Amino acid sequence: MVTAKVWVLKKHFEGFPQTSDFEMKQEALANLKDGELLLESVFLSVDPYMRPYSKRDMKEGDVMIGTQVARIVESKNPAFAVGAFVVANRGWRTHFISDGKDLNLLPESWPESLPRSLALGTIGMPGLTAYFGLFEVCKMKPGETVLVNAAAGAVGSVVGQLAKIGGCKVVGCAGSDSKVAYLKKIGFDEAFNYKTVTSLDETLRKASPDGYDCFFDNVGGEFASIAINHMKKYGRIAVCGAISQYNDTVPQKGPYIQFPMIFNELSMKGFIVTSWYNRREEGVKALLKWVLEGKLKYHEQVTERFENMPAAFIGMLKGENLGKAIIKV
Ligand SMILES: NC(=O)C1=CN([C@@H]2O[C@H](COP(=O)(O)OP(=O)(O)OC[C@H]3O[C@@H](n4cnc5c(N)ncnc54)[C@H](OP(=O)(O)O)[C@@H]3O)[C@@H](O)[C@H]2O)C=CC1
Ligand SMILES: CCCCC/C=C\CC(=O)/C=C/C=C/C=C/[C@@H](O)CCCC(=O)O
Repeated sequence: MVTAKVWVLKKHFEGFPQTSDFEMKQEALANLKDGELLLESVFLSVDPYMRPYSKRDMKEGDVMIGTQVARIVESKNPAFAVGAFVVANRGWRTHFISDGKDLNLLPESWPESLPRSLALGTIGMPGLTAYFGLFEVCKMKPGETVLVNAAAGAVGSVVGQLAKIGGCKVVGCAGSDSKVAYLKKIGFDEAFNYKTVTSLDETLRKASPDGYDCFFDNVGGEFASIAINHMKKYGRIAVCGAISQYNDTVPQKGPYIQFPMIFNELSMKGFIVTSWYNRREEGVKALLKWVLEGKLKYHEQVTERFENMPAAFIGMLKGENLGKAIIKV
């Protein structure tokens, strides 16, 4: 019998999560029935959505939500071979049983040389968020100017590079000078540290005096309220996330945004990547191709050991990651 280690939400977060909000438990797994598979997590993801979703979807004592790349270690299901790798959405756990219906096999064309952890980042949910957010929500066109915040992160770093591949000018921001240097290295036309600029308004104007056609907003809050005033006529805003607000104990009061929305007849659309999961294969295929062609660079912030998941999650929320935050079990 296999015993899984799991991380449960011991106490709902108040402000920034604390390691004391989590508790690691052991879970004895039953023997497989016909049609079932036993899998071991090889890589696990920590993502910002877990913070707001934990409040909305979880109760104390639940296993933390999340995805993993897992390897099939035992199979009583002829459709899945031992040794194959999948993406699963089974939370913060080292082992689990599945009937195969909730598993996404990694593409057969996945080369051995490519880290399988990318299926949780650049060639996974964050990369797909960038792909569909840019092409379907922003409807980016060649020659346009794209603004993206949290640009050195899992989603933002893909947004900027896809926009360059799509023939756009790209402006990005991040919270450290080393991240800004990384943005310039991966092709951003303009990049700045939003924590150290004296005036965000002036910085946005200087980076693109004519304004922005597309704003891929990962952050929300005051940044978004200022950026919206720099949109061009008929500009489009993809409201991807609001990480500046996830850990607030008191809701922020943002400035009035209806004027630029109305006067510039802006389109502003919130979206969730899973709305395009019927086209997941198309996105994964495109992202994999660009990575293999060297057009889409990636960086992973890898934390070793399952025991360090809470620290990795908290660190990501505090901006300690460059690129996708990953735990290597
Ligand atoms: N709508 C959807 O379907 C999806 C939405 N998202 C959203 O996209 C955004 C980015 O996610 P992801 O790329 O996975 O995360 P990242 O890898 O970018 O990690 C989060 C980053 O957010 C930045 N950040 C944290 N707090 C603040 C703050 N107060 N103000 C500004 N920036 C902050 C930090 O970078 P920095 O150094 O720049 O401060 C941190 O590294 C999140 O809002 C997330 O919720 C993600 C996936 C799907
Ligand atoms: C202040 C409130 C903000 C609400 C918006 C919160 C978060 C936006 C966001 O980050 C959404 C992310 C959604 C990700 C979905 C992932 C899972 O469904 C797992 C995907 C499954 C898979 O990859 O197979």
